[in-house]
Amino acid sequence: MASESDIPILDFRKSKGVTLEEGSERWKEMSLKIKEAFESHGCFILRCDEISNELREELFTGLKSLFDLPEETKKKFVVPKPYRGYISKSHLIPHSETFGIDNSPKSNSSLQDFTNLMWPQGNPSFCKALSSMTLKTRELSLLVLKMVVEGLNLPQQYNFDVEELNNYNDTRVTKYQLPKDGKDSEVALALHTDKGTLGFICENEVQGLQVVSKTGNYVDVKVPSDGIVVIAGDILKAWSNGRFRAAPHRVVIRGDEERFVFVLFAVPKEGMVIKGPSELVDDENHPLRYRPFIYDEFVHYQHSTRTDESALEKFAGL
Ligand SMILES: O=C(O)CCC(=O)C(=O)O
Ligand SMILES: [Fe+2]
Repeated sequence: MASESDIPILDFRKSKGVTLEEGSERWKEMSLKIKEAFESHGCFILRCDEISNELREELFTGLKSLFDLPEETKKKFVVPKPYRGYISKSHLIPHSETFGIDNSPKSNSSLQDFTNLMWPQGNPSFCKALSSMTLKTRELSLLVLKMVVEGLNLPQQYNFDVEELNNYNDTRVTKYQLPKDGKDSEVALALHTDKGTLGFICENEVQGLQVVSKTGNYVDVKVPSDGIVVIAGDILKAWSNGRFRAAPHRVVIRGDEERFVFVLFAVPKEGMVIKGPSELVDDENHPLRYRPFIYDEFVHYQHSTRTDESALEKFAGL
């Protein structure tokens, strides 16, 4: 029997004969599984062919050399937005260094600008790997969101809504330090929920992600080498009128191998009012949980008040 510590693994691999043509029976079955995973766990593990071993290798080789660059070079990457740019040794993330890169909706030019800033002589293979990861996860994100519409049995018109929820994407790359002072393990990223719509986490086979189950237990997420973790954020939770969980998660580092991750956050269109489908609201079982709100105002609230626990409930809860 499946227990709450079994994070569902959903297999999208064409190489294993999985075909997910929009509207087909298999598409509908998978959509239901995604819905159930977001309801019970707020996350799932996705296996797919799109992110090949070669691509992962190029990406993680590039990431290692990125974080090996001199501190003065890394510090050149400044972005005047919350949680973006190069962040290192901050009180929020004392055990990791991270780059938060903003991508404009329709181009990958900011990834190119980022690579050129870090390597003025260029680093085309890294730029290609980073762009390819971003593009592929962004496509997977739209696919997952369309399946959410199907899984929740909503009219097709909501496909426009989810496109807006997936309008913009932020790429984050992080290197976690090894536990210090002889400790066996260390919390390297504190417990939080992601503030956007969806997060796609791709790691270099060094495990460390933990999610909090419905009953409040920490569960280690064991990711297969070709797996990506898909986590619902606060926006998807609000849009689904609280039917989905935004899985609280943290990172615990153990052992002697460094963890590198690539994360793509899908975030709503600027100025989008987050107001879920009326079909998901009924007075008896599912009363309206959140007032309509603007995503950017939520992020601003969260960042300026440094509220993490229950930020969504405090900001928009009814
Ligand atoms: O390293 C990970 O697995 C998680 C990263 C994460 O949760 C984040 O960047 O928001
Ligand atoms: Fe996160």
